[in-house]
Amino acid sequence: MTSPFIELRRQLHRIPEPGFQEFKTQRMLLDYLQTLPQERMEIRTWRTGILVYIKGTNPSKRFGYRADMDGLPIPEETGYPFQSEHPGYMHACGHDVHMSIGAGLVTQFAQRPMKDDLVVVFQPAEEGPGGALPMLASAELSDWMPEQMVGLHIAPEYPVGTIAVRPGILFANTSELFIDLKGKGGHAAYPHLSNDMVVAASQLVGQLHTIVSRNINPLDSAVVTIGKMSAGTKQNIIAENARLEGTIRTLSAESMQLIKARIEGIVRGIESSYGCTATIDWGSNYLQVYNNETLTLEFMDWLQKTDTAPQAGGTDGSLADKSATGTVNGSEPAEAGQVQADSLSSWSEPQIPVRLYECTEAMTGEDFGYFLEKIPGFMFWLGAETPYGLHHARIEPDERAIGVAIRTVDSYLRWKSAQSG
Ligand SMILES: CC(=O)N[C@@H](CCC[C@H](N)C(=O)O)C(=O)O
Repeated sequence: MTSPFIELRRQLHRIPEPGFQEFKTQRMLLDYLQTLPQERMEIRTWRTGILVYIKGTNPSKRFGYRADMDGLPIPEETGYPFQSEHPGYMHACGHDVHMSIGAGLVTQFAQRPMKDDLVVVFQPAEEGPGGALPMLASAELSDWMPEQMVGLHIAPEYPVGTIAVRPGILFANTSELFIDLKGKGGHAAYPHLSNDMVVAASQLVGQLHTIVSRNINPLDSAVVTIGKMSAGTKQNIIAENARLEGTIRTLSAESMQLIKARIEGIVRGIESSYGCTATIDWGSNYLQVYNNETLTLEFMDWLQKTDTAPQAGGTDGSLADKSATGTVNGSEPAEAGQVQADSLSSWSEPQIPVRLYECTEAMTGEDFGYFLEKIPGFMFWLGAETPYGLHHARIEPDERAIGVAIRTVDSYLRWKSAQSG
């Protein structure tokens, strides 16, 4: 029997929608939530997002879990029988998986509430322009604000069962980048009478890629990517306009400031050397995802201690013995065993051992960082082993990760709630 949450994931996968246009997605989730026991549940919507409050049996604390909802403008090539029904759009960053995990957690706690309260947040527009910040400022969330937040993101590079996390910075600061160039169009046969923005844009791309290699300390990390470049209208017309769309990633505010200053200087140089005009739009920017050190180390320690499998190598089981550090594609995650068997689910899914892996920072962005700026908590990578990575048209996350995540977060929150006195 397929897990109900794998089935839900597949239905959500069919209807990927852009940020703040997740109308069908919101409807599908609300329809599902209505099938659950309602006595302890209260539901609010905020734009295309959903907030679900589940009352505890004797609450003294309020926990929160967040799932993002939006899809990406990528024509799907998975060949899934349940592939996207929205041409040019797909769930290529695992948000369908994140939402089904969120629905699974609502189900678990609606059916068997813990002592404390839980707010499950289905947040729109993570891929842009960013739903976290306005949602945090919303009236709908204000009186439901959690005291601790948990989030996760699928990780195609890790085996299923891997929980990869670190205290401190997990994801980078981000800024979008949009540059428009304007020259003078004309006939392809008379370039001397025009000002060709294909050439200016091509030079600009090359110069932008000197910033990280020449201006950033080699011991620091930063990324400048131009993901989309458009110019011109036809092969025998000189392009009057060009547009570059990209993104910047840094591990510090100082590096972000430096990179933006260098981009400004290079763009002004292109203006003067090509006699064109240029505008820069920095778009939306996300705060780094900064995992609360105390809570994260406690989570990592808990994950170790819930192991029921025999400890590898007879170590004392301390974190240092079993956590592995290394690059994202580095050594195998430390073998840690299995999270407490989940008596809650009636699924036929096999119990998959959970392995803790202490990872390095990643240059991905996540507006979950704004949740963690206000509310202590953490985000972790969820192993979903798939040959194709995030934002690829053929990404197929391993669906067994859904059950692993529901069991792990369910068990962790119940444990944490029992600690809250
Ligand atoms: C996990 C992930 O892929 N997040 C996105 C966040 C996008 C932020 C913003 N729209 C930008 O492009 O900078 C990522 O691209 O890392």
